[in-house]
Amino acid sequence: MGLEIVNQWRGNKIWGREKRWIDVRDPQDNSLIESVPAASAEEMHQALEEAAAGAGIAANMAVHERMAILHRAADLIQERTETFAVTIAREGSKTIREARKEARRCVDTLRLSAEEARRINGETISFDQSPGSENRMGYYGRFPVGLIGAITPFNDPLNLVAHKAGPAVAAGNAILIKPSSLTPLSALLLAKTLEEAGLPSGVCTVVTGHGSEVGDVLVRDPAVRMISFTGGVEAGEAITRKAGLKKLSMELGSNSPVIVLDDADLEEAVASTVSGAFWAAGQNCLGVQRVYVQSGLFDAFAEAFLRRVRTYRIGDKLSEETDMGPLITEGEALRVERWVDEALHKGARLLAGGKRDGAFYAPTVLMDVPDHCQLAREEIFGPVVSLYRVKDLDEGIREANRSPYGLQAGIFTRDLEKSFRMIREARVGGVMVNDSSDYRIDAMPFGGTKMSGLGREGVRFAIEEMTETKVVCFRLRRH
Ligand SMILES: NC(=O)c1ccc[n+]([C@@H]2O[C@H](COP(=O)([O-])OP(=O)(O)OC[C@H]3O[C@@H](n4cnc5c(N)ncnc54)[C@H](O)[C@@H]3O)[C@@H](O)[C@H]2O)c1
Ligand SMILES: O=C[C@H](O)CS(=O)(=O)O
Repeated sequence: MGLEIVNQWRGNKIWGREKRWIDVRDPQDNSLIESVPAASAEEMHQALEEAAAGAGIAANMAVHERMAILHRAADLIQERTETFAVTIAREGSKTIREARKEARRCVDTLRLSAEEARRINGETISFDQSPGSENRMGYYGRFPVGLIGAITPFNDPLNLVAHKAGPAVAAGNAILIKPSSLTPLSALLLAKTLEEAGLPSGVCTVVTGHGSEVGDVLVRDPAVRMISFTGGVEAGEAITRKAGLKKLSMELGSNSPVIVLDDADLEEAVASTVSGAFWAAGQNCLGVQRVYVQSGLFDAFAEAFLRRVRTYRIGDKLSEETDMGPLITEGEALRVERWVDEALHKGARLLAGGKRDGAFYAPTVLMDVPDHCQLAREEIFGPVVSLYRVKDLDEGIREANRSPYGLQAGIFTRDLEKSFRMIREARVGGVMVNDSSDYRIDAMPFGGTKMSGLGREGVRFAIEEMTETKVVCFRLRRH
């Protein structure tokens, strides 16, 4: 896919002046894929004006029209899975196999959005609950908020955009999307496909540009009634401060924990935590970053874990053989290297990896990571996992909760009572029992506590956030 997507695409308003462009480069060799407009603040204002008009169009679309467009777009993406997968893989860090899975999930997300469009209902209300109100009846319903501003991250450049565009369209909203300037092509392709599926111009607009510049305009504009942000905590907090009185959906970071108890299925726990740690080179908000293994199983777990990590093939993202690609930039790989070096300098032990080659960073396993280093406190967002030995579930839960984040957690055990203790006591948005923290389906409620965010995505739950409740009461005339 070349420049043609940028030049030929009119319907969804690709905004940008002739001379300002953002080069989209393949992180594994820094080759130029194509350039997209770097919209100015003024161009974002223009786009917002048109998108505000699109909100009126969207609100008047019948449910069956929204459903048909979403299903048609899902059909088109399904037919073009390889095109979408190659786009995801080339502009981002995913291997082609990981990218195909994301493209297939995007199809599911759009189909779920189509189905949920018919379920945006309310309830009748018995107003005659007090004397004098016998002649009243009514109901409440859910109505579109209007224009939604969406800002999305680099790591799932297609499906996380679909998790905003799909529910927004299903609920009768217009949406203006500012994708990551590192991976904007998948968002452009998605919006183009929605237009090809029949979505009227102005209902889904993509504006490419730098977050701190055009994102600011988007966040502050009073015509935007909701900000749906997915990204890091720092940007999320900045947006929250600037947004003013708007609905906010914040899907932020985490440093997800998994607890493995003595009675766990060892092979299952190892396979799941290795995959959860190194999927997308660890650039996954749900990625397994901390594994707390009960002491009776620790040595066997660590040995099996390292044996599996050593089988990982790092290399060309587009090769079917590759298990893990690069980080999104060499700068990110250098940051990960610095964090690992800090931990080692402060007493951590290196069990595997710890080597960087350009934007590639080997799958890395540490233990004895001290509390007073960034790797222990922050979100690494890279292929680094820390193993910890714990005495029992009490210590595991205590340590898992000792984080400013709370997105999802995992626990491996055969003991139902211990599973329910984890479910009750883990301060997260989701607990995966006998699965790692990174398990997600697109229909489930998704979001975090503490610094991991506000609100929930997952199609039906995003629609709840993207609609307002309106109550109607009829005062019946006496005859
Ligand atoms: N919870 C989730 O669902 C989820 C999913 C994916 C990624 N993430 C998080 O996203 C982060 C990685 O993605 P990233 O590096 O693209 O995040 P990021 O915060 O650097 O950027 C995310 C988006 O925000 C924009 N942006 C940055 N600063 C902004 C500002 N001041 N105002 C407006 N927009 C701004 C960027 O241009 C980009 O489009 C990680 O922290 C990861 O955990 C969370
Ligand atoms: O990076 C965070 C994503 O939301 C996780 S998933 O790809 O949606 O499972």
